[in-house]
Amino acid sequence: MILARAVQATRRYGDLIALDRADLDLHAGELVGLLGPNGAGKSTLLNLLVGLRRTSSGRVELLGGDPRDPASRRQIGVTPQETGLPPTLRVGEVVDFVSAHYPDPVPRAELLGRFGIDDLARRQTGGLSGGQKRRLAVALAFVGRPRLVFLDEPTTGLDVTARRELWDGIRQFHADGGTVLLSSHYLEEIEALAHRVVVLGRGRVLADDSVSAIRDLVGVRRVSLVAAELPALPGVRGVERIDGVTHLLTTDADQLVRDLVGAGVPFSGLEIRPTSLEDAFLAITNDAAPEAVQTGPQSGAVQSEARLTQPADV
Ligand SMILES: Nc1ncnc2c1ncn2[C@@H]1O[C@H](COP(=O)(O)OP(=O)(O)OP(=O)(O)O)[C@@H](O)[C@H]1O
Repeated sequence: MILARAVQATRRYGDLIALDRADLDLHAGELVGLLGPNGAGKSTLLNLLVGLRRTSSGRVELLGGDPRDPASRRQIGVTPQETGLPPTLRVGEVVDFVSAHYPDPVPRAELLGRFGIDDLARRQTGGLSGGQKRRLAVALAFVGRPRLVFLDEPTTGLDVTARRELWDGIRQFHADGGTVLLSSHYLEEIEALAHRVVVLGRGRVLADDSVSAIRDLVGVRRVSLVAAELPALPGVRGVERIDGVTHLLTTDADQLVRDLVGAGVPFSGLEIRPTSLEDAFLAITNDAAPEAVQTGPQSGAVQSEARLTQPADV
């Protein structure tokens, strides 16, 4: 059963295309990570799905209806990227206030306990640390026993312990049958929580796959060198030649260098660049000129990805 869906969802802000024909199906019981660098369109997609923004073209569905319909929204929980909490209210009062909007809210102590903040119930929110506020904001998404929860970078600003406590709360909700879509910059976070990951870059869905498949893609290294001619080398997943420099994309740079030396190929200027998640996806997409991103076919990203999986043709 599909609980949330985007079909060719596009959102423009003036000339800027924040989201470019994004497709996404979120099934009941899934915990899906939305991953991408700054400005990739993660918040935009979440905001469309929860009815905070409208699509410029394409469509979104929430629980089979319009996300702007209050009946659909009552069944979801949301933690936006930034939350304002009334500074003079105590944590317990904020929970009670939000609880009052739902027919069968999670009891206050249970909710706060789940997210490791039960000792804060009597504190005014204005005096909480950034991390404590963040945990409260995330906990509030769960108060109405939602079917589906949307979390926009839930653990930003949290220390390691707080992050793990929050992950436990999210996992428990999922283990009880809840559905989650959460955005993150951190591959580690997605790996810890999600089985499926949707990668966004420059407004496009670049990949939608299992975490392990994406990890393989992210594990790509760029080995750059200057060489007149190169033999076919095992393990090379893509080749680019730019300004006389050959860039070999591989998941095992050490082996590739051993193979190069073993083949007796003369080369110079060897560089191996480890790619962070962000680098990897920027590298995949950076051939797309900005104007192509604004008007080009969505398959551009898929082509880039396919290029990485082509066998070496050197
Ligand atoms: N209200 C707005 N007005 C104008 N541009 C916007 C607005 N909201 C988002 N954008 C732009 O749309 C693009 C996508 O932004 P979005 O916030 O969805 O990215 P993101 O992936 O969530 O980024 P981050 O990881 O930095 O939060 C960005 O270029 C951003 O500047």
